[in-house]
Amino acid sequence: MTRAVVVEDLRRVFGDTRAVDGATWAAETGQITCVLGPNGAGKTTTIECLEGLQRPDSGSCRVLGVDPWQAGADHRARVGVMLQDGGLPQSVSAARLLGHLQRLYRSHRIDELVDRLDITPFARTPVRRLSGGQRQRVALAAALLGDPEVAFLDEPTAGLDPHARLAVWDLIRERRDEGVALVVTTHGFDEAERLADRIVILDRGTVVADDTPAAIAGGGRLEDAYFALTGGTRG
Ligand SMILES: Nc1ncnc2c1ncn2[C@@H]1O[C@H](COP(=O)(O)OP(=O)(O)OP(=O)(O)O)[C@@H](O)[C@H]1O
Repeated sequence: MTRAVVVEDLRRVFGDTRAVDGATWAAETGQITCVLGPNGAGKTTTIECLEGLQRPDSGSCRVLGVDPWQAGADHRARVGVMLQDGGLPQSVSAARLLGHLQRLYRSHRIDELVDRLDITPFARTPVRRLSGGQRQRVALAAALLGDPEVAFLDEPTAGLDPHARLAVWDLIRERRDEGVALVVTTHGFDEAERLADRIVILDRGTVVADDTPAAIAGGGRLEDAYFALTGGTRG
């Protein structure tokens, strides 16, 4: 296995806020790495550095051996990105958007993705009129359409109904089995337990755990380990 994603002593500061404060972790090809952490822990900032959308203040990011901030179009075609708010153009329909990406990537996977994510019923509706869950499904299809070697999925099942969640989990696992490195941010313990080969837990910009789900849970529940590691109080 190779390290498709490497984060080394990464720092990103906004004024007085150390959003990412010296984090080091990696994600392997053919594995699902789930990144967990409380609101404001630095997950999205880290992922956006890895996507080349933000420039680290210090430390380094490497994706497929390349610095994402410097990367060109060739590199970007090898990386799938699903942003937290969907990041989709609002006035076009899913059919038009995915058709455009299909031509761009010369992809053969559009029918499979549309079918698996049950996009057909709303394929002709403008993105701005879609429900949150429908938009999530289109954003995931867009991220996976180009057959990426690495995919960054920021809360891919947030707001999805139970059927759609299962469909998304199956798709993510299949891509893993095809050798894709998937980095998935989530707030769901069940999601992390079911999906992750490896879990990275961030808290206040630093890595407080980086191991298999079983090792982090230590024979107990992942949820309990998470609360102990992130200093939260439980209701
Ligand atoms: N552009 C910015 N300007 C100022 N502060 C920012 C900016 N982006 C992020 N931050 C701050 O950095 C910290 C980390 O934010 P980030 O979005 O990375 O957290 P997160 O772990 O993704 O949280 P969530 O679970 O809520 O999505 C937060 O305190 C946030 O307010």
